[in-house]
Amino acid sequence: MGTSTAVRTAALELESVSRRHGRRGSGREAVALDAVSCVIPVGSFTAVVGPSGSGKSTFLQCAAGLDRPSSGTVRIAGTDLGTLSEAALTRLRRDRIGFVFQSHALNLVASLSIEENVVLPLVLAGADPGAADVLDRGRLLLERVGLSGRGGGGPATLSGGEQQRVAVARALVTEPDVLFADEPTASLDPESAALVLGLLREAVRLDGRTVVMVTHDPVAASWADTVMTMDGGRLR
Ligand SMILES: Nc1ncnc2c1ncn2[C@@H]1O[C@H](COP(=O)(O)OP(=O)(O)OP(=O)(O)O)[C@@H](O)[C@H]1O
Repeated sequence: MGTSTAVRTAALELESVSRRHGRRGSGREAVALDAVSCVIPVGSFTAVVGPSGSGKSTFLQCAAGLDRPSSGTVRIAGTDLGTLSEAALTRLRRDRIGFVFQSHALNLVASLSIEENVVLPLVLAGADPGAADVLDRGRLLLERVGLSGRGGGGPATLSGGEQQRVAVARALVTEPDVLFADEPTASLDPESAALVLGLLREAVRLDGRTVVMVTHDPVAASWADTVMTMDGGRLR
């Protein structure tokens, strides 16, 4: 196909993606996302900014396969999400996408150790949690986020900023095609926020990962290579 080069170098592509909410026949429809198209290259760090209600969360939900668009196409590393069954979409989210959410309290499983949280996506994909390569991967990532030796404790033994760093480690453990972050620093003080943003940037620079981050915060957005602004459901 003529688009093969674009597909190979794009981590994420949206083609005229719309998401409408509202009851059919009621005549009242909210257009949360209005024919949005974009190509996000492999190895880039993109911030999605815009006023409240502009469609940032809807963009992220549709792009990450957490919500199905009303129309249009979303591709992750060339795979059209619209062609996938619910089960296949769940597998794609687990194996090829990383997530960091806004609230550190929601990111980690309180009943698991920090180390177990980091390798959870691998275990959910069928890896043996006691296997040497799984344990090594968990340890390496904890070292990467500056938390060596802390893996045995529970998330409650960490500060909010440290918990978000563990969430970044977990989001990276599967070496995802795209790491999506939804206001990852909203609940953090500026120093902790800078550490988390530095880790995201490092994942792009050192490992060639692709990061798409929604944020209200211009300081957080300034860490990205590209800033996309949403307004009224459209990309400006
Ligand atoms: N389930 C829904 N039903 C109806 N309208 C919705 C629904 N979800 C979102 N919307 C509307 O779609 C628009 C975009 O919402 P969205 O949450 O994507 O914006 P946002 O930019 O992320 O806002 P914020 O920064 O406040 O989180 C808003 O007008 C919102 O009210």
